[in-house]
Amino acid sequence: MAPQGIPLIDISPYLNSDSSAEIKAKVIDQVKSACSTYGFLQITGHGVPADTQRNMLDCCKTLFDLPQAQKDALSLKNNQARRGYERIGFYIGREIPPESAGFLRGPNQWPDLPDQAFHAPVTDYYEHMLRLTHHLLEMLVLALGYETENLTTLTAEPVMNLKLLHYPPHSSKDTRQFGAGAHTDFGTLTVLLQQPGKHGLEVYHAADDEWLSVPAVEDVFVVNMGDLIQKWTGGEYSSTRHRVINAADGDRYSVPCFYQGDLRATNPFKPGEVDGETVEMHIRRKFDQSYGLNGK
Ligand SMILES: O=C(O)CCC(=O)C(=O)O
Ligand SMILES: [Fe+2]
Repeated sequence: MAPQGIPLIDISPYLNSDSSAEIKAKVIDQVKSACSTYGFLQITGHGVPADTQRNMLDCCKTLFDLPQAQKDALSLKNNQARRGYERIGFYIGREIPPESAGFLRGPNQWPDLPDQAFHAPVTDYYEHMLRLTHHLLEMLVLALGYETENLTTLTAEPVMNLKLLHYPPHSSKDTRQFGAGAHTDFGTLTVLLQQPGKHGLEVYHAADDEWLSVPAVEDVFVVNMGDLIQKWTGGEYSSTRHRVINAADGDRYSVPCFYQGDLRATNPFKPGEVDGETVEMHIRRKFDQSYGLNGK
């Protein structure tokens, strides 16, 4: 049977407080099925304004257009919380003052640009991602029969990072033009914004031994499960391999948002488990295995 492609789900009936429990349950069921079968879904009706999305992508161009020396000066190597520039992208997380910094927590490195050209739109986008990821997590927890209260610790002071990505044009000698090699995302959940029309993302569907293309469509976010949620759900939700083949003409910008969650949290799908591996332990283990290789 030919693969049908990654399901496209309108989540607005879930977000709408006037919706009946029945209508919400239908959306939750669709989400559950996509996460089990593919580990990926595409969403519309997510409530993130079109302007917020466009401005975020404009910020990518603004940032990567800066002179190389200016970007190098913002290297994430200078930053304890791994925020800032490296060859494959630019990381921005929750702004935490230096005196409260810790593992993956601390100040960002902001480029020297007017507030409206970068900091303000990125912060706006970040806040929208926080709301959206929390709604998605609710659906994922409800879908497996748990209460949303289980998310209280995970969502308290979540680690969540935006990675601004720039794939240069094919004419460039830079090897990044070829995209991103096959990988799984190691955190909890990823919400991906792609520049409309700049296709290239492919998802491996083991059942058919096939790579499914996921188009880059305006106002559609791609959501995927990370290794942590796969582990937490005993594989019920799968963290699926994906890759990017930069098929687009010219530059391609995209912004994955990696939600890890509060570092102190344990498995929200196993509320009774008190001494399980925390989010921090999981991330440290993944870093030890792959630090510097895929840079996440
Ligand atoms: O650029 C994309 O569309 C996806 C990037 C990705 O999968 C990642 O950075 O983990
Ligand atoms: Fe990824």
